[in-house]
Amino acid sequence: MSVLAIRDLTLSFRLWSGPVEVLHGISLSIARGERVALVGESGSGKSVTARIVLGLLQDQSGARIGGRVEFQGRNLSGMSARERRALRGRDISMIFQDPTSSLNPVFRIGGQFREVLARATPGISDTKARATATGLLEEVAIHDPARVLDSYPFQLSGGMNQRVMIAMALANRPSLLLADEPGTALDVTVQAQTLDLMRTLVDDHGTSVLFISHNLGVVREFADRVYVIYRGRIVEEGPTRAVFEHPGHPYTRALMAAQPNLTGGGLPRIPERDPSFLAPLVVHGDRT
Ligand SMILES: Nc1ncnc2c1ncn2[C@@H]1O[C@H](COP(=O)(O)OP(=O)(O)OP(=O)(O)O)[C@@H](O)[C@H]1O
Repeated sequence: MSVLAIRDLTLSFRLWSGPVEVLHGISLSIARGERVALVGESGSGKSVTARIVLGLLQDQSGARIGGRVEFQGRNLSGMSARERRALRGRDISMIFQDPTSSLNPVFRIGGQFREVLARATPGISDTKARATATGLLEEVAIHDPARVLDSYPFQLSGGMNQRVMIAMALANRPSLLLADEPGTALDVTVQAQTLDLMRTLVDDHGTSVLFISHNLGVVREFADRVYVIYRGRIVEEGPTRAVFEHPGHPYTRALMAAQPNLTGGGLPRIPERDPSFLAPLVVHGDRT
């Protein structure tokens, strides 16, 4: 059974100017322990897909969601807001581009760990939470966990906060980790270290990952399988190697041609409304 199965997902926003269709029926699945990338340029619909999987858009007025999202065989749309909230941070967690956006600036790291751990173990004692957090920080190669637990995020470097965020995201051993271009807010060396660390940890724990990125170089290093999204539609999917060696869709080829080198950098604009991008979905046969 897939950890995540998305079928025909549609999303539109009701704006004062009228409805805006954002996702046009995307389908995607992730097996246990699999690392899957969703790659596409800015505005293609990657983040909204992640927000739906996290259950964050379902209750937003003005957002209309169709299709099906199943997490471990359970339909997210059939769950109450409370049930979805319970999944977040426990069974499904997320790592963001910028660690400062998800760490709370006014609480020490130790207190924030306690809160995260309490989602899976309500009423966990301070001593137990601190011992568990210490172990988790050691796992992400932080050598002085006591100091870090007693610090506020602003007292730590960006790279250190990123490690803390990875440790927190994996604290409750979630089945699914969503990673939205982790480390892009940091320098390239730290970004590479962050990705290495994340890969090692998810491998160790058999965590499935949905990795969101516009950087094909990073995707090639990290993902087992790739979905290419263009304007709310999946235009190509397949094992990473097959997609990179034989990109079948004109949009994938354009993304590759415009690829920033592995040292990062922004993605140059892709020509607007190139009619060839309306070519049909390309699926690479081997789904292993
Ligand atoms: N709350 C909202 N109301 C209206 N439109 C929205 C809302 N959230 C997202 N959108 C639109 O949905 C589209 C997809 O946005 P999304 O953030 O998923 O893109 P993305 O692929 O993640 O881009 P980026 O790489 O820049 O984060 C965009 O056109 C965006 O303007």
